[in-house]
Amino acid sequence: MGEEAPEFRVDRITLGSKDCQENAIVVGDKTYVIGRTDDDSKSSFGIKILDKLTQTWIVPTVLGAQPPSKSHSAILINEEKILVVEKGVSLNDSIWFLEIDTPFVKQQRKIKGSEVVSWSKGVLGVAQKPVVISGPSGVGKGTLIAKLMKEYPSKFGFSVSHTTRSPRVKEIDGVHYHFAGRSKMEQDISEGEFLEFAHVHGNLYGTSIEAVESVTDEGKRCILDIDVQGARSVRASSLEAIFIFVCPPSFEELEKRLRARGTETEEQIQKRLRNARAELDQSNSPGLFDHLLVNDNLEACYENLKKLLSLDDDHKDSDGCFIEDGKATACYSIMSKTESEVFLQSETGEVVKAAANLLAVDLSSLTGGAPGRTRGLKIHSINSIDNCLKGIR
Ligand SMILES: Nc1ncnc2c1ncn2[C@@H]1O[C@H](COP(=O)(O)OP(=O)(O)OP(=O)(O)O)[C@@H](O)[C@H]1O
Ligand SMILES: Nc1nc2c(ncn2[C@@H]2O[C@H](COP(=O)(O)O)[C@@H](O)[C@H]2O)c(=O)[nH]1
Repeated sequence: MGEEAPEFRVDRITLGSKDCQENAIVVGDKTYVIGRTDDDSKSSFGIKILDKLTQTWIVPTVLGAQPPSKSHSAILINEEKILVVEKGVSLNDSIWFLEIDTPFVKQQRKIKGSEVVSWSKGVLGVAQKPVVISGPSGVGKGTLIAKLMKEYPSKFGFSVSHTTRSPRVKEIDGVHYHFAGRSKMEQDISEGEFLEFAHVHGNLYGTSIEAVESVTDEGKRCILDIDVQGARSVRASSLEAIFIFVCPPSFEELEKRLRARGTETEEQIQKRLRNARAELDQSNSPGLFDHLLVNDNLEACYENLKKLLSLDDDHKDSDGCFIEDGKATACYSIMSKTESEVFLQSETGEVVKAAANLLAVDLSSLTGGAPGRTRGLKIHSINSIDNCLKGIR
């Protein structure tokens, strides 16, 4: 729905040089105005979109935690994202992205049937790809994951799913699952809080964005234990992951394990076995799973899982980001942009004389992550003003 252009205060946005200042970002037929709205108690970011074709203002649904709403500078980095650098906060907290047309935003726009944008915090460094483990109920996914977490407690973290099913004896809320009411879970899904969800064996299961992000924020590699429908949804999402399907040595052995576990009624076992056939059929879907593991002998299967995860090579994926001491606490604003980098200048620095006050954000390193965070930020100091000017020319 369009509306009259609102009263709207906007910080000045620097594009290219100090002589070329704009207070809005133009993307095709739309102009994104990123401003600060003040009410009596607090100030917050406001986003308005001017549709040039209809000359109407659109107020989009804004997803994600928003920046701390001090003053900011902003620049379009591609058709999907606007880089927003908050002033007056340390570098670690200052880099944000307003997602305007990422796959996540497109998906949310479809679900809501209206305009959506999403805040995404820039997180320094590259995280290792999450690992999605799927397979029929009773095949041993949970057993394999438990072994991995026990052997490598500081390397891996479990994505705690939400489910509407009742807890089993010994299952702890918040550890094995977040046990949730259906209406609350459905509401949270509709508000875009879930990376994926599926109806599995008669209950609703889902992975919240927070479940994955909280593991990654701890510097750990996230493990997801989800069904094949969920794996498909994650494959289609912006989360880059490794997908592993665990097969039983035979259907008879699967049934034996499921019965021996003793956690389901006969009716539920029958339902799970029926679904298992369908899941096994889908394990060969082109492009869905990267690896198939047969869980016959548990120890042998576990060793194969470790090989797949290249545990010996963990250190190779280190982020390689570089922030000098002191830079992390200084405040920066956007100075200019090239194809591959955005240059930031220290708010206190005299740019020409103090080249060390310049930083470059490497745009090619942005790998995304689950919505809410943009990972892979690499920032380095510009050691000479000439390097910076070369980039701009
Ligand atoms: N290789 C194996 N050989 C024999 N038993 C196994 C093996 N792997 C796991 N099990 C047993 O099979 C049962 C089911 O395993 P588990 O609960 O890990 O399956 P799951 O795939 O996580 O099931 P669900 O999807 O229902 O959560 C457990 O009792 C476990 O001890
Ligand atoms: N799509 C999703 N599937 C999930 C999730 N969490 C668990 N699961 C899958 O459900 C079945 C049954 O699990 P159980 O604990 O009731 O035995 C199993 O295949 C899990 O992989 C989720 O968040 N999303």
